[in-house]
Amino acid sequence: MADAPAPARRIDGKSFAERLRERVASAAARLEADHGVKPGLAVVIVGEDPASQIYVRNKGEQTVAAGMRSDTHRLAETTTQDELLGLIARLNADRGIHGVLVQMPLPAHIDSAAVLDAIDPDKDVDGFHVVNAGRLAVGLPGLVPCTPQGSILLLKDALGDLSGLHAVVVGRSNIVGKPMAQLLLAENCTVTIAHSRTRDLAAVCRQADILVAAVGRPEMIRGDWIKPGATIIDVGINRVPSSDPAKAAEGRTRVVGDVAFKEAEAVAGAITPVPGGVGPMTIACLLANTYVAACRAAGVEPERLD
Ligand SMILES: NC(=O)C1=CN([C@@H]2O[C@H](COP(=O)(O)OP(=O)(O)OC[C@H]3O[C@@H](n4cnc5c(N)ncnc54)[C@H](OP(=O)(O)O)[C@@H]3O)[C@@H](O)[C@H]2O)C=CC1
Ligand SMILES: Nc1nc(=O)c2c([nH]1)NC[C@@H]1CN(c3ccc(C(=O)N[C@@H](CCC(=O)O)C(=O)O)cc3)C=[N+]21
Ligand SMILES: [Mg+2]
Repeated sequence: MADAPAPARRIDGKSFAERLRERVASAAARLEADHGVKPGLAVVIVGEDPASQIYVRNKGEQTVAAGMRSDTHRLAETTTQDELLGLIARLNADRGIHGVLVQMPLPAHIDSAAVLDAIDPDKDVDGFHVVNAGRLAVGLPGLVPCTPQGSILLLKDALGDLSGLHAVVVGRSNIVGKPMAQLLLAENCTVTIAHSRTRDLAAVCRQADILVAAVGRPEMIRGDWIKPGATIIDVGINRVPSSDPAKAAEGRTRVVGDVAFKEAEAVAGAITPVPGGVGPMTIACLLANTYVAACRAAGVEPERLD
């Protein structure tokens, strides 16, 4: 009888992100020592969403640990769009701030597109501004969205050259799916973008050498949707009730991805876990973008971080 294939290798985003943050920290220290510039990141959060509060706290702590300035602006849920635009204008004009991030989602009474449009594209460390989306699409240097950038770093570390591989991206949001597809294309992958209207999603996924799940539906992608040996990047961050019914009854939760991990692990060649996969890379790439933005503002060539 044939042996069952070995389980997939786990791609350790947490430790990769730690090493990337260390490289950012030493590059930032040299920028400050040689040019007197300390990179500064401003994070703006409107309202009290508990998950957002956790990410914002992690970002603030890791920014300071990388030797950068971190300013967090916590605004009330009732903040008006004009008040928020006023703060962005002040941050755009602040020479000590090189990166501005407005945590999404924003309350319903605020027009997110107008807010993103107001951020100086050269301080847009999320890479969400239309100018940065356009630069990415035409291959000009800009600021690249953090989650897709972190996912590419993990893929290149796992696979080396991505040329010619068939990548399937499930999800077409402006902040994850679309920029992920652009970056894979720039790495010479053959790219398929799938979404909620895709017919026979399982069959499309089965073609993937690289499968990127950015859907926001807990464990939607099953083991039998995966080509044996494929590399899986699970971007999903979904909070679900604890698997222990007693704890679930107390309202305890756990975080799962968009991929059914145990099933996928038995088929894939390599896979990112959730947590400990793409999430930590997002924050590390945010710090890298802040460093790059500070270098450009100072007219200094950024050091390579890879
Ligand atoms: N790890 C990290 O750092 C980050 C993680 N995330 C996580 O990534 C996930 C995706 O985020 P985001 O891109 O912002 O989400 P969005 O909700 O903006 O987009 C989800 C995409 O998935 C598609 N989709 C929804 N349901 C299905 C379905 N049944 N079959 C196929 N496609 C479907 C949607 O299609 P359509 O366009 O047709 O509606 C849409 O394109 C979330 O879990 C989020 O929490 C997000 C940012 C950072
Ligand atoms: N303007 C803006 N930019 C963002 O980049 C942005 C945003 N808004 N809104 C929310 C999403 C989500 N996001 C995450 C960042 C880090 C982790 C992360 O570090 N996750 C850890 C811990 C997960 C946990 O236990 O909660 C992990 O996956 O291991 C997750 C998710 C950034 N986002
Ligand atoms: Mg991002």
